[in-house]
Amino acid sequence: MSADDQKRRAGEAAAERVAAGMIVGLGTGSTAAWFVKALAARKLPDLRCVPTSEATAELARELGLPLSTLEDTPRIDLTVDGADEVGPGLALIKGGGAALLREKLVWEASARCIVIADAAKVVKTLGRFALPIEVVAFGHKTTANRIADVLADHDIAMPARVRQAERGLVRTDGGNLIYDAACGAIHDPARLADDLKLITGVVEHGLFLDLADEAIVGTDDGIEVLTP
Ligand SMILES: O=C(CO)[C@H](O)[C@H](O)COP(=O)(O)O
Repeated sequence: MSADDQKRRAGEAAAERVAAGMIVGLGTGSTAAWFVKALAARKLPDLRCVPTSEATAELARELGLPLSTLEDTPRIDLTVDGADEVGPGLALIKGGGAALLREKLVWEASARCIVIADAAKVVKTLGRFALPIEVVAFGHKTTANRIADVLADHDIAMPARVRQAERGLVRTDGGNLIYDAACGAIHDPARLADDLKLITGVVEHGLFLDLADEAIVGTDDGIEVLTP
């Protein structure tokens, strides 16, 4: 079974957790897209959906899901989103799709958060996937130097690299840049999260700690449900 089939299974199982009338946060990425499609197919009445990116908003609109914003619906019942890594205690790395800031805002406004993933995303130690860090464009090279200092303090020798696309630097929906930090292994995610947040110019990082209530992992046999 392919990773995409596993993502579909996880997304479809998560869509079953949604009830009529809920305010639902819609994640970003290929796994979250399976959730959005499965949710739309259920045609539940009176949903309001808060997308975490322009890409997800477009997909949800095409599928006829009623959209709202965090401004209009600041309290969300349930958010379902993908992840790049799912570690012990459901500590996550997110932001591979460059939507980490909006994602974290929506997750933190949610009464419940479910992360959905294929089996390969589950790891014993976070850090194999490069950690995305969202940085304001103004003075970003200076900010990158300060990020490198913090990483070195965490025994991570490799400086973070700015994310490039074919036509230049990747810009987030908010117009910021993404730096990816190839950490290898993150031994103290909470301390790294705190240290990165203290850097002026860092808008947000992709460590999602103590936010996921449940993980639904698609496997070759079905799904596996993990709790923190
Ligand atoms: O955090 C994210 C976007 O910012 C995604 O949820 C994450 O990158 C996983 O993506 P995919 O489901 O395509 O593997």
